Amino acid sequence: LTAEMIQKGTWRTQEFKEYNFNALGAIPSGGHLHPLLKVRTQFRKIFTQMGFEEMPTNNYVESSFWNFDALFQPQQHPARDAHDTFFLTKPATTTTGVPEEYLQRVKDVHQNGGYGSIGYGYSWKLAESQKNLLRTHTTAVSSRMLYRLAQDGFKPAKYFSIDRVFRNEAIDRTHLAEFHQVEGVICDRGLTLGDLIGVLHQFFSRLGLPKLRFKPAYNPYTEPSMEIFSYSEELKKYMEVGNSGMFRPEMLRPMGMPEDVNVIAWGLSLERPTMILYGIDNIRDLFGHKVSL
Ligand SMILES: COC[C@@H]1[C@H](c2ccc(C#Cc3ccccc3)cc2)[C@@H]2CN(C(=O)Nc3ccc(OC4CC4)cc3)C[C@@H](O)[C@@H](O)CN12
Repeated sequence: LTAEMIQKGTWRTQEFKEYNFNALGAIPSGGHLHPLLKVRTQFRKIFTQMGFEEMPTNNYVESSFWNFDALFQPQQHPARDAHDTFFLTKPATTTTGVPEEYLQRVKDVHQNGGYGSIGYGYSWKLAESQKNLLRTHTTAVSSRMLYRLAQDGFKPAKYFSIDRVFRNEAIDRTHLAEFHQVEGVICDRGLTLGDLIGVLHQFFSRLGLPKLRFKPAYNPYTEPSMEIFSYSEELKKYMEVGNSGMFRPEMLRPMGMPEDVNVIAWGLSLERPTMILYGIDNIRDLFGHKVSL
């Protein structure tokens, strides 16, 4: 029986079988949790079990100050160019609401150094730090949290974040202009590189990656920095699983963090582990315009 039959009245001359009221309807296919969200839950469980508190990452828009300047990333650094970063046009700038004396210490450490650093020797511009952007890393949230910790009177803290970050970069099969960054941060007196290596072993072995190797690396905001590699049994080779380091004094001291307090941190993405754990080889099957979270 079709709508056309009813409209044209042709149903009058048709033969129909008895309606079977006991027939069962088609079973609707149930929904599925998105793989990224399932792996995010896995990471949340690991961090929570390790005593970490989740940071508030619900602001995709960030000021250049917290995304770069507070992290001692110089204003002429290539990562700050529009070809790497999405800057907003409306509103293009924000008055960051950062206390004047902190702004002055950041300006001073960029220009003249301090705390054992010679600085960058350029003329730091307030206007540059006030440009709005889509955060390029959740380390921008870590810097806000560490500033608040230093100002409220330091106490040991363990924070984590898992949220979207945006890079104005060429996209390909495994890279999009945005991805989810996973970051862990530990702040305490007298932390060393050994503590960082130890906590990375703890974290990655809970991901099923007990064999780690480290390679010296560079980040503007951490010294020393290490790339993290783990041996993959199925790929029979070491693969890069993240980056890490100790936040520099040029970042922590202007915040008001006590001399003997160190901060160790590490980062990885959510997409890469998800693609490996779920055997997805094209990131667009996972995340992007075709698939919405
Ligand atoms: C621009 O893209 C950067 C992204 C992303 C990344 C890299 C570094 C950080 C960082 C940091 C950081 C450093 C110091 C202090 C604070 C944060 C965050 C994300 C991944 C980091 N990577 C990455 O996630 N790889 C990875 C992680 C886990 C994993 O587990 C599976 C269960 C088996 C497998 C793979 C490494 C590469 O994928 C790399 O090519 C891509 N990287």
